[in-house]
Amino acid sequence: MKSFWKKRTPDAPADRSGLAVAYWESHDDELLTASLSKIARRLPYLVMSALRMAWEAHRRDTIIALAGNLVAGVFTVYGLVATSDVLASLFAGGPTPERVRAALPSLALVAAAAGLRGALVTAATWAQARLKVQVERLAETRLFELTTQVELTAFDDDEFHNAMRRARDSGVPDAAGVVEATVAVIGGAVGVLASAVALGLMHPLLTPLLLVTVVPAGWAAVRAARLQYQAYYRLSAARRRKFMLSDLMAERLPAAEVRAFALRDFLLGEYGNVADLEQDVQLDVARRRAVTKAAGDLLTGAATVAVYAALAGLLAVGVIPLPVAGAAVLAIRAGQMSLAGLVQMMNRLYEAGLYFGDYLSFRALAASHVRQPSGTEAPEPSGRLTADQVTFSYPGASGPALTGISVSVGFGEVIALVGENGSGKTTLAKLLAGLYRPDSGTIRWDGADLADLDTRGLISVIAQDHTRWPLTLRENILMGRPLDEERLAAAAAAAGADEVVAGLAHGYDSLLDQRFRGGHDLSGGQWQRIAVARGFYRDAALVIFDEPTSALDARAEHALFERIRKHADGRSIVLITHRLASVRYADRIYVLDHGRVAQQGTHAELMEEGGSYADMYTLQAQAYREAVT
Ligand SMILES: Nc1ncnc2c1ncn2[C@@H]1O[C@H](COP(=O)(O)OP(=O)(O)OP(=O)(O)O)[C@@H](O)[C@H]1O
Repeated sequence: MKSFWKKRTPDAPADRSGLAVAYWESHDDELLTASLSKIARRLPYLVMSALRMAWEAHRRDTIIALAGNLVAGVFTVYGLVATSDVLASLFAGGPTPERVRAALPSLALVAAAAGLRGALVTAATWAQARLKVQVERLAETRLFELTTQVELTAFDDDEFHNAMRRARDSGVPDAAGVVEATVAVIGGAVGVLASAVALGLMHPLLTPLLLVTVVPAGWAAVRAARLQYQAYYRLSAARRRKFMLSDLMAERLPAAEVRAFALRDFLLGEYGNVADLEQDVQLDVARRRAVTKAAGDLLTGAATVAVYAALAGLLAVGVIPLPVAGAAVLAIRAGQMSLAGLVQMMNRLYEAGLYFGDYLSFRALAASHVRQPSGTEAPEPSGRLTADQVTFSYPGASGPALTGISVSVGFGEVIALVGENGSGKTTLAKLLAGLYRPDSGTIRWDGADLADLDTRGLISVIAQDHTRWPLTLRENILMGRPLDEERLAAAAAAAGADEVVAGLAHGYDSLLDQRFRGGHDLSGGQWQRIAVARGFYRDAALVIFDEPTSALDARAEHALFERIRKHADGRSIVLITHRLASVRYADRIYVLDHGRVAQQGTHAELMEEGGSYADMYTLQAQAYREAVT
């Protein structure tokens, strides 16, 4: 089998396909080369973070889980020492019935210790199970609290997506995993300590012998966990691409185009490439883990033989008496079992810690993308929203999408942004809405910097690529706002969505998702009417319409532009459209070209000035006249 582990660089061809390394094969090597000790040093921080989460999720369950395991360990020592007493009584001289009778009190203590230990372990296990569910929920909630707040630019960054995928898929479940493993490690460590203490009490030389058996198993477990994690880390981007391809092949929305464009073979081929890579890596890991485990088992076996040989030697030279040797064998067995459990749990802790580390890193990354609102309320809109010399580049883009843009919209005004595809209209609209922040220049609302204002509810955006929310029609318009029947009816009527409502058997209660029972789908234009109604329902001072009529029929388009023309009930409007006949009545028109304002003025001024606006307008008008005649 080919090894995936040799480093591939973007210039080196991938040996599997002969193609250059695809974007979904690339990865950040930093973590993969991090030393074991470096990762181990991070464990205490991870454990503390997980325990803090457990504490936050449910204090009582955290206490029961931790204390239950600790106290159970104490009873284990007690049981082992009492066992030694039982054996000492049984191996003592005298008639057998007397020896058995003498052993009975110690035997009763052994039984009591075992019973109490069992009860404690049961209580701790139950608490752990409850804790798992609660920690997982808390971890997920904290994650979504951040992902719904981060600046939009974060979603333009591939590393952000990789980190989010890792945090969501493995980080969240492993937050609970770290808590679980920490509790189990504490329990296991107490068990091992119990055996070590019991052995130490029998003879000081016996304790180091027990510890000799842990080293090989521990090494093998940690190495195996690291191999698995490295594979997982390397496959982050590939796995995202696989999810994306499986959605394309198995989801309803792209199903029609997959058939219409005969994309089946292409998609299956792409899927095969990613699946091949994933399979190669996973098979390679499976082989390496098996080899590691075999080596660990072999060394553990050798260490165990050495321990028993040493014990026999101590017995032979009379350093320890026979009853103590018998109890020591039991304690070593118990210790080894605890050790095996401890190693397994350390391994689990290490493994879960790696993924939980990703979760914490992602939270830190996401938090760094959260803009802290200053809490300053936006002033009553009496003045202007002004962009002054605004420049903006998307992350990783080769050049700016906007350069030195200055535009303004006054209260109750309608301004229009026009220009060719890719000229920067949508980008500018997103900056005006406060969704992106300019790299340089300022956007001010009545003189205050938009970046410092809490503009929630003041700006409404009807996006070009609006979301088709899988909710009821009413919820699609309200989007979390309190219900005001009158306003709902007015918004729906303004957008022509009332006709959509009237056409559905369940009206506003219709579920707009055909993947669920009783769900409906709408036409593109009907969806657009709902999106526009959503924009009208929010009583925002500034409404941005980004191509609101691209899917509307002629009558609906005319009606909407008429409403916008009447200044949409005193709101300020930023209108983006390619239908130039509809922007004739705008108070000001900005013509964008390659991210700059090429022209500005009223329709009449721009027509008189000549240039690209006049050319585009004339072209459209001419095409329409030709079509009519
Ligand atoms: N998320 C993004 N990341 C990187 N570049 C982007 C992103 N969105 C847009 N761009 C680029 O920014 C430039 C301006 O795009 P924008 O969407 O603002 O144009 P537009 O004028 O609205 O175009 P259209 O008329 O096609 O809607 C284009 O070159 C586009 O490729």
